Amino acid sequence: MANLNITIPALKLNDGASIPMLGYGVGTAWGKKEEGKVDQAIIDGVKTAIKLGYYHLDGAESYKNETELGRAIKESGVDRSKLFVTTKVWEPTGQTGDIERALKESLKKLQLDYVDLYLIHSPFWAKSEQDLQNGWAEMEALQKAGLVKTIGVSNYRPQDLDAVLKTAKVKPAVNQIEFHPYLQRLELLEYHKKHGIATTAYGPLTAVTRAAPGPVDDVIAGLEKKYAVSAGEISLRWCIDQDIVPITTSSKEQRLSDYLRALTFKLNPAEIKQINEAGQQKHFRGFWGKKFEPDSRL
Ligand SMILES: NC(=O)C1=CN([C@@H]2O[C@H](COP(=O)(O)OP(=O)(O)OC[C@H]3O[C@@H](n4cnc5c(N)ncnc54)[C@H](OP(=O)(O)O)[C@@H]3O)[C@@H](O)[C@H]2O)C=CC1
Ligand SMILES: O=CCc1c[nH]c2ccccc12
Repeated sequence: MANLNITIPALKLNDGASIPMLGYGVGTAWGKKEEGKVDQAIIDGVKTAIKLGYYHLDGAESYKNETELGRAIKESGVDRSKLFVTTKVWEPTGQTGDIERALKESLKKLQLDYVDLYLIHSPFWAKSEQDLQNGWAEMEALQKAGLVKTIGVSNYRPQDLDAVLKTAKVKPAVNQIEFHPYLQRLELLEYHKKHGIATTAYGPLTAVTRAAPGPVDDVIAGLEKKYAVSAGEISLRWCIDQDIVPITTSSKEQRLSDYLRALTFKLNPAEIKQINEAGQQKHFRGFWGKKFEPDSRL
């Protein structure tokens, strides 16, 4: 197993905080159907990731494993201040106080007194623009109270962000979205850039895993050879070189260790363009498909 002893570089956010440029997700590999009993395999998996240097941990209320994430953090022995912990509120009802209650419950399970990043998991619970605006106002209050350092959203489209920005006192710092060569979100990325919103990317390996085979395969194979890394590492680097923070995961230590090689090389602009052009020949969305209809590319 590679022991690269790498410190993951960070991206500056619009509120002055810094987010590590590679995250470890506890949703897809480790999500549970019910909170139920504590699963030691999840605790061990997260501790392995932390041991390898993954200090950016991406959790959520809906993954039903914040207790395990919290125990892994505690047992890792890593100083809290060195970790970047994200969690997400699932579907608020629109009632004032809902998000605060969810956050307090999350903090209890995580055994933390703050999270670095708190996200609204999706816009799809909201019945109106006003719901989105009220939800965001609650997030602002939680930041002001010091319970969260940075506030953001996930799966928001330009129209959702428009609604939020109409009344926001604090702009979202982050929008966590599905992003990979077969879902490039050009309009949304332009919007993020214009408003100083950082993009974090879930599903970054999609083109070389769940959506393979496809038109990027040959380009990626050439780059694998050139940089002596795997297709996964090219996929992660393709995000990082566009200032997009990939959130990956694996239940396997070897893969997690290998992914760190994504921090040891850089793609040049022509190589990024080659992946972009090949990727645009196919469309694939792995998550939330129906919710994004009628325009799944948004
Ligand atoms: N905000 C949101 O709505 C969403 C957020 N997320 C967050 O993002 C995180 C990462 O998302 P995810 O889509 O899993 O990210 P990735 O695209 O990085 O995929 C990681 C998954 O791919 C598998 N994998 C890795 N290498 C290979 C390979 N060579 N062949 C086959 N399978 C492989 C891993 O399985 P293995 O364990 O076998 O290595 C793992 O399950 C989640 O855990 C969650 O925290 C995810 C989805 C939605
Ligand atoms: O965040 C990703 C999608 C998602 C929403 N809820 C769950 C629960 C368990 C795994 C993934 C997800």
